[in-house]
Amino acid sequence: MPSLASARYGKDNVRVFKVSKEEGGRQAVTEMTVCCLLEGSIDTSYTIADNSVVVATDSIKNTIYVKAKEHPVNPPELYASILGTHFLDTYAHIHAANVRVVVHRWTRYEVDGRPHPHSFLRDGEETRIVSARVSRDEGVRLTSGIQKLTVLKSTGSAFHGFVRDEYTTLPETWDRILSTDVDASWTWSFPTGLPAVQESAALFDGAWEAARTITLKTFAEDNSASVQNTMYKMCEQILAAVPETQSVSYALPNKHYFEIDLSWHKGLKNTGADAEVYAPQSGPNGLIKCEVTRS
Ligand SMILES: O=c1[nH]c(=O)c2[nH]c(=O)[nH]c2[nH]1
Repeated sequence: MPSLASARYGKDNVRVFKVSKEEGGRQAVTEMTVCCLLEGSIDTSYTIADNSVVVATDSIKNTIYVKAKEHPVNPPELYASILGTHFLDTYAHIHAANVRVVVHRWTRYEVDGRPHPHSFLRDGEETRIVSARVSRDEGVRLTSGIQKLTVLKSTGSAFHGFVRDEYTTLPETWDRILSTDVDASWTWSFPTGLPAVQESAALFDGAWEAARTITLKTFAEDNSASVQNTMYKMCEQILAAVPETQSVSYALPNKHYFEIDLSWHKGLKNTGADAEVYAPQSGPNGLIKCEVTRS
């Protein structure tokens, strides 16, 4: 006898753009992509075609727009918590809302040396991510993060001392290129409900800023022994810098840049200390993950 083991539904890829008109004619903009999936006493919609328990995904999309108009969309942690809480407050049979907000970059740019009041540029594919699970059992549970922050260092990275056996072909290296697309996230220990999130709203931007700065500075300055060790150092520092975080995670692809032996052409030296021209690889790539929590 089959039974519905789990179910959630909603609207994904809802693109929202908000203009905030500030004093003196200055404007600020936020572009985000929102996903909102609901859980609750909705099994009968799957099992016996009972649509009376279904808040249409079209209505969920409309709610995303209305809440963006009625409330601040910054910080995204606050907006996601407000949106998720709305569904529990409004529909007694909905027990949890899972909201994911992806914030895209629009950075104000300068004209004639001055920040322009209403013009912005897309400086990279990096996104700021927030996941809020709002449930009757556990209140608001938040995860914040950074994704698609692509970085590269042309030296200051080594990898040696690893297992050598009959499967090993990789030479040890004391100087290599290191590149990755940073996927970093951190969970918050404090919130139990929307009021706690509202009280803490000022923390979220600071934490994002600290995580981003620590990631970039450590990536640049660490004399990296491995991706594993460098990412662990990043986690330690973020936990120290933001006491309200409970855990920090990274998932880092190791985007390989291979040396090319060009000695076949007139004895050209292009390996080891002479390496200048490399072949960027699109795959396969390493993928190194970790989560560091407070003990
Ligand atoms: O930093 C690294 N960690 C590894 O686990 C690994 N494995 C590998 O082939 N290269 C690297 N680099």
